[in-house]
Amino acid sequence: MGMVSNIFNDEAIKKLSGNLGIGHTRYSTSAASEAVNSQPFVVHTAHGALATAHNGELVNAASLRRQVLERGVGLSTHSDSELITQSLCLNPNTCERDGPDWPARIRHFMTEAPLSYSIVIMLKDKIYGVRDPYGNRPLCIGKIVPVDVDRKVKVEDAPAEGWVISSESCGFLSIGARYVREVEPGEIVEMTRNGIRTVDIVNRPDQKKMSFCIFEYVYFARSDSLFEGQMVYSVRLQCGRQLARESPVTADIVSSVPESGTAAAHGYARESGLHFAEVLCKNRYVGRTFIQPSNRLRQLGVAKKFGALSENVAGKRLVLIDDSIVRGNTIGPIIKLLRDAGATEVHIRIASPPLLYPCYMGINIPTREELIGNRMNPEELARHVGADSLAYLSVEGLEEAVKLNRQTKGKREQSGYCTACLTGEYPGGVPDLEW
Ligand SMILES: O=P(O)(O)OC[C@H]1O[C@H](OP(=O)(O)OP(=O)(O)O)[C@H](O)[C@@H]1O
Ligand SMILES: NC(=O)CC[C@H](N)C(=O)O
Ligand code: SF4
Ligand SMILES: [Mg+2]
Repeated sequence: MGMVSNIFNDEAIKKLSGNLGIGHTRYSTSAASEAVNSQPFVVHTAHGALATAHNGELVNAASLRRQVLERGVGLSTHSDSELITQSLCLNPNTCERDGPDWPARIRHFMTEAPLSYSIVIMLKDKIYGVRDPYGNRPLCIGKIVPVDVDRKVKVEDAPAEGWVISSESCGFLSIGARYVREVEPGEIVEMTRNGIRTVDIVNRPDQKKMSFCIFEYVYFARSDSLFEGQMVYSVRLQCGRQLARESPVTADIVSSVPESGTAAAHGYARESGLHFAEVLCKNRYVGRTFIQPSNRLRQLGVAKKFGALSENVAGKRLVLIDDSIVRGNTIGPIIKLLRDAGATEVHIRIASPPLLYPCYMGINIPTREELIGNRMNPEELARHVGADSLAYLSVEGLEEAVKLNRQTKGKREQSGYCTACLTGEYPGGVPDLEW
């Protein structure tokens, strides 16, 4: 439990040996935030050890759970990720001649459960990387190159000392790896000591469209990560520009709610010609508020997290940008802080549309009721949080910002996005949930 650095201290790292490994930082979506649900899940099968780590959430976890239990397998948690692990261990109905056919088992699992995941599966001597057929969760490949290779040498020309696969590319450079490409929707990639290869690509059912989570661009991903050939930061900047065009304000300065709101605030400032000034000092030892597992922890997080830079804000009419309003825990206390510090007007501009529908695919917003956008329209919300005005980016504006500079050339297919939490249009249809 806790931050990666709490767990992997020097001593713990020294104990790790071997030439392959997987890891997972868990943001709980389908079972409690407790150590028992932490990943990777490791099981010992008749064919040796198998470990899996999963980013996402299985939409049909309930029916899959029933299937696994009916086959006589006991489960020790309520995690959907344990379910993936056990599904892969089940002996298939088809005959396996020379030991287990892991790609066939993975393919079978993907057909039974097409949403939503990036998975890494580790065996004794190989790792499989799997992205769901809708491409809802991100997954990309990096190449570990010798430290003395010049940055100008193209990644395809540099020798490989190893390979990495990850939901986000932001960690690659810090371990001496270079970004290679995204894993395609439905692709199964195999990594061994001989290198990396595509084993198969599993199609989506009924010609459904690719549905990459648009909220990765809005909030989830770190801003130096790359998706679809563009940096997340640049998309957020573009969202801010679009927001300035859609909802201008007469004001003295533009500022942001750090961290994820900052790129959009710079975009808003550039487009509007208003001066950007920081007004909040963020406590660097407090992590992200939204991903805390309970509302109490989320609310406490906000109080601990920010202080006002009063000399920047006193006497100013302020446009304050955040990337999103979800449950509405963050913005109210911040407005109060800034008014106490002397702001004369506070206009809230949000660089995404209101979240109105639950997500069943990896973001922990399971009910409509908890989403403040369903309880208040922008005017009511402005009054509720003490803002002079409040406006959101439009869905079209967000989609335009995402599409403006993406590089989809040479890709198997054009991108498409999941916007279900904004529009109610779920990529696989409204899921048949039992929770
Ligand atoms: O309306 P709410 O339910 O309060 O959630 C929205 C807020 O939560 C997120 O910030 P968070 O502190 O999690 O992360 P950040 O530091 O990356 O912005 C997001 O950037 C908003 O600021
Ligand atoms: N965000 C995640 O990676 C969550 C994975 C999985 N659904 C869990 O709750 O453990
Ligand atoms: S519903 Fe929203 S958060 Fe969930 S996958 Fe779709 S875009 Fe992402
Ligand atoms: Mg934030």
